[in-house]
Amino acid sequence: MGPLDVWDLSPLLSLWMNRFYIYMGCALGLTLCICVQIIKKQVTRSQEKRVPGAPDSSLSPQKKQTHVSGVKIFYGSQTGTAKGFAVVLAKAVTSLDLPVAIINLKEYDPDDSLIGEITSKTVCAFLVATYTDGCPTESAEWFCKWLEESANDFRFGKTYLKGLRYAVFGLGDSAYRSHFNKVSTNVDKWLWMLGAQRVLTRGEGDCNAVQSKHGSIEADFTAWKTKFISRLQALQRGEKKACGGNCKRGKCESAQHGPGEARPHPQGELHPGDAEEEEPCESSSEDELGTQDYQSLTSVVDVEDLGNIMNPVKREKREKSHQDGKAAMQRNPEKTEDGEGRAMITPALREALTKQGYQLIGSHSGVKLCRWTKVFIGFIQILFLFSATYLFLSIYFVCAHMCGGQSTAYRIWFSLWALGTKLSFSVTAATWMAPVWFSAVLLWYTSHAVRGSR
Ligand SMILES: Cc1cc2nc3c(=O)[nH]c(=O)nc-3n(C[C@H](O)[C@H](O)[C@H](O)COP(=O)(O)O)c2cc1C
Repeated sequence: MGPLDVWDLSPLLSLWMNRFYIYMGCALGLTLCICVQIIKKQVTRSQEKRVPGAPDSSLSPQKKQTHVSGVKIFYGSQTGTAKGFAVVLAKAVTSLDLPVAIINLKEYDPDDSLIGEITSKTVCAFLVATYTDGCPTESAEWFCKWLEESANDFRFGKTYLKGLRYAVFGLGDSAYRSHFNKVSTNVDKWLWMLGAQRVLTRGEGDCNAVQSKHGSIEADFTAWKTKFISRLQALQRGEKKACGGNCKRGKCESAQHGPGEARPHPQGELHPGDAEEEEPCESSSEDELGTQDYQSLTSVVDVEDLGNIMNPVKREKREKSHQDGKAAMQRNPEKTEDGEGRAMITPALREALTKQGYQLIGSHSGVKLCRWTKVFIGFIQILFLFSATYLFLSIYFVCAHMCGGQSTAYRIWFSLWALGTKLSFSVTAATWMAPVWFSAVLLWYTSHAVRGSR
């Protein structure tokens, strides 16, 4: 009696006989699964672009006139003040019958989502605190890093965030003099540099009650909040400019202002107290630079002029990296004095990137694998595990056979080995379905390429 006689393999045999139908079914199932996934993703993405609960603009002609679909309040807080302000602001916004979302900057990926705020007609409010040396809170670190890099990266261009409406309120302490409210100043500046539209002049909250414009940081915030709400109402009515649209080169020429009043500089160089002097003024880099300057910035550049344009940029970058180097030297003298290159990934950035799901490679690069690639790698790993097991089984079987072993263990191993052989044949046969697999993979890849190309 042969070892195979012990086992009833008829169900497996019938499976083998009908293998082509099985392959066909599997391939069809997989293709359908991928299609459903793609459709689901598209639907979710289009829903994400709308603020939750926002009216569907396609429903009626009246709703098509929606100027503000909702408000997103982003906060970067360490001890909770900014978060508390976000809740208060959200309550005030709700009274305007507008959907509102409060978002911790820690949980927000600007790379994926910020551009979506433009199409969704959202107004974004940023409430950000400043900490030691003018640094952002840990939760806002990645957001600020991304914003700074994008604003200074010529590939993003001056219109990357064109149409994004935003307002910034900063939390700080004027006792920190030169670093007072630095984060809010920078966030305001970087958003502006990327072409976003400032709907209200930046507000500054000062913990230093003596210096605070309204007597306390809470009062500073309340004053800014009142302006923000009335600006929102105006935006809801479809009013584009609060100051009659005469803003040019950072100076508002409307009748409300006398000449010589302090204005927000495009670079955001406001001095403590300046911000609150402003009337709400909608502006973007395009507005403030003036059409001609703006066109010269964005239009096609003669290759010969490119050097002239890039030289100051390069010089600025060199100076910046020189300053950064100096700062690093102060922070970590042993390292730089040794002549060792400054690490491009700081510990904080490393942590932020790891949290974002990046795998860091070496000192200055990282990758983020998409879910499907991870699934694919997992699949390959399982396949490898099976192959290795099968190989060991084969070795064992050959050895046992050579030793003439006919024990129960031998018979079990033999059956497993025989099953493995059948399976491996099945896998080979499955490749006959290559065209179907290929189209499924192509479908998957195209959907990813579309997602990636924005
Ligand atoms: C250790 C420490 C450092 C700070 N550094 C600055 C600073 O450099 N510039 C500034 O404007 N405010 C600074 N502040 C003030 C905070 O920004 C202010 O307290 C703010 O309200 C904190 O907001 P939060 O509670 O949302 O974190 C600092 C506060 C602390 C406790």
